[in-house]
Amino acid sequence: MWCRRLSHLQSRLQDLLRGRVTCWAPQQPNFKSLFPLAIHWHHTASTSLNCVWQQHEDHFELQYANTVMRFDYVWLRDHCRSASCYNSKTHQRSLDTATVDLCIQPKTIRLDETTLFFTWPDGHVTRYDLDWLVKNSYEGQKQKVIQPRILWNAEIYQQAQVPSVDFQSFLETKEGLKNFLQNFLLYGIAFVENVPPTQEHTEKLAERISLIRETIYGRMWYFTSDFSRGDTAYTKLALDRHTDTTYFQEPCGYNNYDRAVINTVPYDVVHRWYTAHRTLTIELRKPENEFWVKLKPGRVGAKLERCQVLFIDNWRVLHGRESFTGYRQLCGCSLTRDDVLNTARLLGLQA
Ligand SMILES: C[N+](C)(C)CCCC[C@H](N)C(=O)O
Ligand SMILES: O=C(O)CCC(=O)C(=O)O
Ligand SMILES: [Fe+2]
Repeated sequence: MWCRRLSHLQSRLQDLLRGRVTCWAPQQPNFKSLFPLAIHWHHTASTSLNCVWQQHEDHFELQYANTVMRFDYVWLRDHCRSASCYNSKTHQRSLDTATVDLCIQPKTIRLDETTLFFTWPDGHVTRYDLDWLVKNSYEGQKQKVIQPRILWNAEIYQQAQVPSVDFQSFLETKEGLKNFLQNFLLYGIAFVENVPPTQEHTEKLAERISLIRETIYGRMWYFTSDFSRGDTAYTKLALDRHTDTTYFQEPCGYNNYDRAVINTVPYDVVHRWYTAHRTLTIELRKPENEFWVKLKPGRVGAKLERCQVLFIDNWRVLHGRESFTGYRQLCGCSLTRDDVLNTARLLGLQA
C-alpha cells in the first residue's frame, strides 16, 4: 500500500512538475498522516495562469510559464522591493542583508492574480510579480538568450562579408552604432570606415561607445617606430599575435612578449603551463586562424584620405603586425570593457 501510494504520489508529483496537472488536491483525507512533513501544493484559481507552487522546508518551489523555479527564503526576503527595503529611485537595496535570519521561513504565502505575497514572522510583507520571479530566477536566467558569439577563422570571417559601418552613421545614428556593436559582439572585431585621419576623430569614435582608459601610454596614443618608448611596438619589427597590457591587474587580455618571469608556481606546474601554452600557440599560429588586414593609410605625404578604425575585443582576438619599412604612424586608445558592454545593453543588445 505504502509503496503504491508513494509511487502514486510520485507519479502525480511528476505530472505536476511537468505541468500536466494545473490543479490537484490530495486524494486521501488522511493524506497528511502519510508524510511527517506535509507537502503544501497550491495552485491558481484560473487554469490560464497555470501557476503551481509549494512551500518546502528550506525553499519555495514555483512552477509558472513552463519553468520550475526554486527560491531560497533568505533570497526572497533579501530581494524584497518594498519601500523600506529598496530604493526605487536609485535601484539600490536599502535592506541590510546581514539582518535577515538565515533560517527565515515565510509565515504565510498567498497568490493574488499574478502577485505572490510572502508574510514573514515579523509581519513584513514581500510581494513578487510572477513574471519578475521568472525573469530573475536562476532557472529563468539559464533560459535567457545570451549574446551569440561567432567563432571564426580567416575563411569564416571573409565569407561572412561583415559590413563596416560608416563614420557618419556610427556617430550620428542609433542604427549605425547598434549595427557596429552587434558585429563587434558577434565577431570580436569591427570596422568603422571613412574616418578623417586625425586623432580627434578617432577619439570621437571611441567616446561614442566607451570611456577611454588612461594607461602608461597616455589616453589617446599616437605612435611610430621612433623607439620613444622602450617597447618593440615603437620599432619596425614584426609583432607576433598578442594582446596589450597583460602586466596590469586589469589587463586587456594575456601577451608573450611582456610576460614576466614565472615564479609563482613550482617547476612541475610550470611545465604543464608551457605544454598548454604550446598547444594554444600552435592553434593561434595556424595560417587559417590569421586574418590579415591592410589598414588604409589616412595620410600619404601631404595628401589626407579618409581611413578606417578597427576595434578589437582583446578577450577574443589578438593583434600583431608584419615588420615594415618606411614611416608609419598609428593612433588609438584602450577602452573599458564594462562601458562598451553597457553601451550595447542600452541599445537592447544582449551583451
Ligand atoms: C603602442 N600602444 C600604446 C598601442 C601600446 C603598446 C603596448 C606595448 C606593450 N607591449 C603591451 O603589449 O602592452
Ligand atoms: O603597430 C601595430 O600595428 C600594432 C602594434 C601593437 O601591437 C601595439 O602597439 O600594441
Ligand atoms: Fe599590441
